[in-house]
Amino acid sequence: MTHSPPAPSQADATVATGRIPFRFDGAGGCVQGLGPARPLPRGDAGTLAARIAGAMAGAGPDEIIGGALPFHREADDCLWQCRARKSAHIAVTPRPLDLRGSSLRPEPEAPDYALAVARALQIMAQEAGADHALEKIVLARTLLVESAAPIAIDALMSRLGADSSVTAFQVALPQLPGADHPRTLCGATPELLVEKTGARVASHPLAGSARRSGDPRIDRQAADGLEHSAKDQREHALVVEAILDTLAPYCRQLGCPQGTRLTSTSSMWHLGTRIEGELRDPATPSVLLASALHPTPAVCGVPSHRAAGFIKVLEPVPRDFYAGAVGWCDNRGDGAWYVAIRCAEISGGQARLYAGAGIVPGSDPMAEAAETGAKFGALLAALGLPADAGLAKVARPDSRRECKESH
Ligand SMILES: C=C(O[C@H]1C=CC=C(C(=O)O)[C@@H]1O)C(=O)O
Repeated sequence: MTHSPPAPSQADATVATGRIPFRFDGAGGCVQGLGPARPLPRGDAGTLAARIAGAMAGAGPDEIIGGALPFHREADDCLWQCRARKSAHIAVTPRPLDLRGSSLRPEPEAPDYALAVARALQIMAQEAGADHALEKIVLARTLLVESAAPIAIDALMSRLGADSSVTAFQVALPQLPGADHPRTLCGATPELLVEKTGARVASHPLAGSARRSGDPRIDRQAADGLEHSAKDQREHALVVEAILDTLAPYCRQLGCPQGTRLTSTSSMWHLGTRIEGELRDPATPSVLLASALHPTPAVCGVPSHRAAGFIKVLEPVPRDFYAGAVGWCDNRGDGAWYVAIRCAEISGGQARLYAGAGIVPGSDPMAEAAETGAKFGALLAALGLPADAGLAKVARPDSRRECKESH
């Protein structure tokens, strides 16, 4: 089940007129790239610092760099340079979008995902106590939605932005060879990878999840259960430790003033820890801090390089930009980068939704399949599909069905 990322097409070197190169809209404000945008030369994480230095040296005063870093550090990123508009959060009325009637296919099926989780747990058990033993891995699955009509990105963004606890984002991606439609990564991420303003740096990692309920009593039970779950607290602590270890050399001061707390989106509870620090060098570009941190154990695992290797083997669908980082960086190095989760890659009438779950000893494979099903909810609802369509597949693993339910 090994695979390599798709090759970019030469024809796609610039964002076609009329496309938004990148846009991030959350409670903290809205940043939108204004096309036409210049693409940064594409490359992997090892060449990023040199490419960023070159781009910043040639930048106009009001230009910023924005876009997406892929999940695998050896894959090519997708960054654009252009003028941008920064504003307060833009509250827009959600526009209609209704994809009922489209087909929906889990890849892999939930039971196959659960088998991959069981395999990961077996590896952890065999290696326990050894040097570089696998302690945590985040495994993902996808849902492929196919509709006859192209998916309207602006309508989708208006719906994703309705949840004030997330940052709605879109990034124009390179078109795949032979593809008829442009590709866009769209999502509603609740997770801040790193934000840098002057010397101040912050991160807000999330790990440990429970599905929310419309019934307040069940919702409270889910939150309490998560807060007191030793497995979820362990899963979460590994992320916080990794981020503190990575940021420490960059900082003269660093800490978690509020400790670990429950946090929520409209569909999920999470454990979250806000990390705050003061940089030694306030000119450090935010995109390089994001690259240094990425991938955290919230999307990859511990040890990181081993987890990334197992992800290539255990997941049948390449992650590409899912679980990478999306964000922007201005000419002072200030900017914000988010973990690219609760997202989908959209091309024409096709949307590939991704969701992952952190696996540690003690994880239950079918519960993790259900957790990923719940994490599809925000994107499914924004697409005008039943929010629980990903969960139905956990209980009823038939390969393909029509989504005609009302909701
Ligand atoms: C990898 C995802 O979520 C991460 C972020 C929050 C909670 C997570 C968890 O509990 O497993 C994941 O680490 C995803 O949504 O695809």
